[in-house]
Amino acid sequence: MTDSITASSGPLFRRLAIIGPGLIGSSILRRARQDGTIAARLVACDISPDVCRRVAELGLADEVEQDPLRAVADADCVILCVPVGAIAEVGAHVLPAMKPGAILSEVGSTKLSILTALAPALRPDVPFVPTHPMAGTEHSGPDAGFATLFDDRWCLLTPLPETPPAATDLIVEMWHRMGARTRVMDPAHHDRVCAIVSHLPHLLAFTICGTADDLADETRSEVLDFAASGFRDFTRIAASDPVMWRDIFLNNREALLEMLARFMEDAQAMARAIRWGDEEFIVDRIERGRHIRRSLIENRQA
Ligand SMILES: NC(=O)c1ccc[n+]([C@@H]2O[C@H](COP(=O)([O-])OP(=O)(O)OC[C@H]3O[C@@H](n4cnc5c(N)ncnc54)[C@H](O)[C@@H]3O)[C@@H](O)[C@H]2O)c1
Ligand SMILES: O=C(O)C(=O)C[C@]1(C(=O)O)C=C[C@@H](O)C=C1
Repeated sequence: MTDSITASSGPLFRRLAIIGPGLIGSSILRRARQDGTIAARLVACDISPDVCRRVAELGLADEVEQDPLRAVADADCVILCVPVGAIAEVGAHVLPAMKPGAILSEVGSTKLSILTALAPALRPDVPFVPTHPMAGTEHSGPDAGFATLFDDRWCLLTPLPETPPAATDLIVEMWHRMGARTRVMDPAHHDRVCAIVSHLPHLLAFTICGTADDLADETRSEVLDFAASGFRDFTRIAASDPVMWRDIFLNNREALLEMLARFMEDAQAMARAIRWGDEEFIVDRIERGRHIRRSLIENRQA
């Protein structure tokens, strides 16, 4: 399948429909528009009339539809780019309107709960290929997207055992044309990996900002005025969209709570080392952090 994709010079899809053209969906549209080999025709659909209007103003799609059933009707690929908590509902709504052989995909930040919720609505003649581009910013909405968002980033794919390999290959090829690297993995593994590398860091950022803010209130002091770059790095992450992160936390509950428990044990160990002046332990932990940062920079991931 991959060979035949490479050999053909035409676009991968005749009609690609993006449901939810916010940060991620509008970045897909922008890249597809720029690239020219991903889709011949781009369709965008959003529940919000303001978003639809803005997508039309920005010229991000050939057609902007508010009715999802019309948006997907003749599409050969539909990508759900809505918040995690809405993916299964929107998927179940549009699936009956999709044409046989078209591919359904999504970009949600969690996988297991979406699969469970969507499973009863899946159709054997509409392959389902869940994906998760490991790229983003703290901004949302159609103005926040950009065509290079996925360059050199990972996109994780969690196809079902029954997903035809040809459908997965097509979506893999689409992400390569988006500039991303791809990895296929099991959905449970995906959720554990993302709990530690993405969901827990966001939880910590939201929490530390709240703690600092409470302290400022309690002492009526200007702690936040003196925030230098260390704290500022946390505030960038903490500026992320509340609906998106509420949905992620609640949909990856088990894995996130497991990683949080491990983190709290490790933080306790650090507290103990500080209390007892265990220099070796403290230095060892800091060196591990430095090492991770350096290897990310070497691999051009930071
Ligand atoms: N932001 C990131 O860093 C990032 C990275 C990778 C994956 N994701 C995932 O991608 C998805 C979209 O995230 P985003 O950051 O682009 O969000 P966003 O808020 O920028 O865009 C989401 C869009 O979906 C629309 N929407 C909501 N409910 C809808 C519905 N029922 N029908 C149609 N449209 C609906 C909203 O109006 C909005 O325009 C989420 O599932 C998120 O977990 C986000
Ligand atoms: O860079 C950021 O601001 C992000 O939050 C992007 C980020 C991440 O945690 O890395 C956030 C959620 C997604 O599911 C994938 C990527």
